[in-house]
Amino acid sequence: MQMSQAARELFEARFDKSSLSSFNEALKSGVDLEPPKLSHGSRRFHRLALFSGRRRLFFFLSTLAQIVVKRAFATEPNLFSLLQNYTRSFPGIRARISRGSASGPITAAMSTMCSGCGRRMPHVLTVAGSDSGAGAGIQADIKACGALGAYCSSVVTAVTAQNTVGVQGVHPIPEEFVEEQLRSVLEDMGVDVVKTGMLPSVGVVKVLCQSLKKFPVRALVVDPVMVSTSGDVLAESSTLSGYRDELFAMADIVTPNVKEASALLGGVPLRTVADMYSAAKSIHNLGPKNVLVKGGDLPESSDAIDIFFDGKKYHELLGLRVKTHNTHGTGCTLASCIAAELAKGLPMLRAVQNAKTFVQNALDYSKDIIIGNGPQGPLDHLFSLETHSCNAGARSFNASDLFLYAVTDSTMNRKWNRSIVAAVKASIEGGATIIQLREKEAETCEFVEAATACIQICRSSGVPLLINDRIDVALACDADGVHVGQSDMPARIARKILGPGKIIGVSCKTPAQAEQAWADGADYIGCGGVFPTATKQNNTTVGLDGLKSVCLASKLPVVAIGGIGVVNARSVMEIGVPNLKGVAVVSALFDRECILTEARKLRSVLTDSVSEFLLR
Ligand SMILES: Nc1ncnc2c1ncn2[C@@H]1O[C@H](COP(=O)(O)OP(=O)(O)OP(=O)(O)O)[C@@H](O)[C@H]1O
Ligand SMILES: Cc1ncc(CO)c(N)n1
Repeated sequence: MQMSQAARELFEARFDKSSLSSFNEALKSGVDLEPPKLSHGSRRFHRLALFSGRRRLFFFLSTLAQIVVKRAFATEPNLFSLLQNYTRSFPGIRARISRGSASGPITAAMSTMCSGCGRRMPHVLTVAGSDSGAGAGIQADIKACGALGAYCSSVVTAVTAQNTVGVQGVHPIPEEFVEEQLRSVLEDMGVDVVKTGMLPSVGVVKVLCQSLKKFPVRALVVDPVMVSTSGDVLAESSTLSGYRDELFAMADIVTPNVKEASALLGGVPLRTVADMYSAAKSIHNLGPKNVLVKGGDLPESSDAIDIFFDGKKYHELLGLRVKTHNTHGTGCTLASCIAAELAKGLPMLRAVQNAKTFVQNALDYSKDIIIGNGPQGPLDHLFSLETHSCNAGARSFNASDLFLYAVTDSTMNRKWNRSIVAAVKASIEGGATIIQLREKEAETCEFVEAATACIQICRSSGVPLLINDRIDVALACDADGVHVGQSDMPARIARKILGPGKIIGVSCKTPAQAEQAWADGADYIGCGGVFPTATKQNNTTVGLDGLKSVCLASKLPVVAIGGIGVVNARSVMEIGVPNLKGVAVVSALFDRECILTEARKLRSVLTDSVSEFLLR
């Protein structure tokens, strides 16, 4: 749902001196506020100034917005987070916004900014039933949103006595009390997205519709829960008419499983993927903006296929079916994750894709856990806390280490008749900020010996040293970490072997691989080959566009790799995505006569391109 015109005007009217100063305070102190969105069509405009020391560099927001578009931030709708990323990435640069007086096409509408100064979280309200077993319902929703970084408030519609065997009892909450809970939360707490689960009666559906009309939110995700995984009924059949008559028309997305889709369509059988396509279209005709028909329960399907339909285009979302009994609550989890991603500002299809990836990762991680004695266990929504809490005690990995990343190559060292140790020494002297030893042909004993010598040099200069692929060598010489490719040891296992204190990097070519690396507990990703290179023949290149889309999708810092050198490093950094932290080079340093000179040249190109971007 869109913010109403009246609400928008109210917010714009509140975009006054005091909200400006709290915005500026937030920028200064580095705390996160819900970012203001760029909105078109406003009559006012605001001036943005960037300060470097005492120097003040003025931009009009409209100009910045053009840069934003030109520099490929078109998909980054949040000017605020952009500014924060820049002010954080480049200490010494401060940003400030003040009010202008002329008319301009673009303004920072402070629509979602809270009135005080502080950190505002993406906020999902779940309106659903309680599952005493905590695999589904309210409990799953809170955990899923938490895992994805969203705050989750809850309006309980029913209390169920439920475990891994089935549902033993259902106790609906009186409609008036559901209404009271809704008012309490919606009136006060700045909800971004509402997600619905078990709505036990048509009366509750009506109460919800009325409340949402009174307190509009940015988006509504409807999971039309009818029956539990165990086959127990969770909603009166009259609820279906409530969905069809009123709630669906307000929904941004509806997410039925095949049984629910069938029930919503009067009992038409859904047996094949083709049936799911036509069900998605028929449900779309009932009023929601988007439909996701989930195929987790599709009989005889070896994949977990979901069909997404936005009214014009279909997307077949494929997932590998995880072999596990722990699938209780996957539907609630998926819908909550969609809501969390929408609350964070993602577009619908991206939100759905991310949600599906999360469910798949959670299923995979939880496939062997044993909770309860029944046939359908819960999943561990907080699996990433486990992988990431490992990192808590780690040698703190600093993403700025990725600025000039030197990757050694034994063939090149032989060609130029120098030792690994000499090569590493020269690159550090020239300004390399992290070293990776990539010695594909070296004998193990020779490799350990060289790595041990390099570690001493790196430690004395404060430069981290990673080993490519060879976890055994990294352990043997107590390196700072490893870098693994897609066909090497999976990062999740590498993390288990190496423990929390080591850095792990993963080579990724796609957003899905980047998401996996994050879920596996990696610290950074290397994305490439950006350009063709002789170092890795038959390596498909992703180009600058591919690099950009991986950076935008990655929750981890990124270093670009592949065919990068003095002549093209600037074009790489100029894609201007905040989490692109630097370039990794092989030939540009090690296939040159003087490593020291080349490293210095590269470092100065990188420094110039970053500061030029800020001055433009
Ligand atoms: N075994 C599995 N492996 C991978 N993905 C799965 C598996 N089972 C379900 N999924 C995915 O989980 C998501 C939820 O779908 P599902 O059809 O299980 O929902 P649901 O029946 O509403 O769940 P529940 O009633 O258990 O909450 C979908 O994206 C689906 O493809
Ligand atoms: C409370 C509740 N909501 C939803 C489901 C669907 O999985 C369930 N089993 N229990």
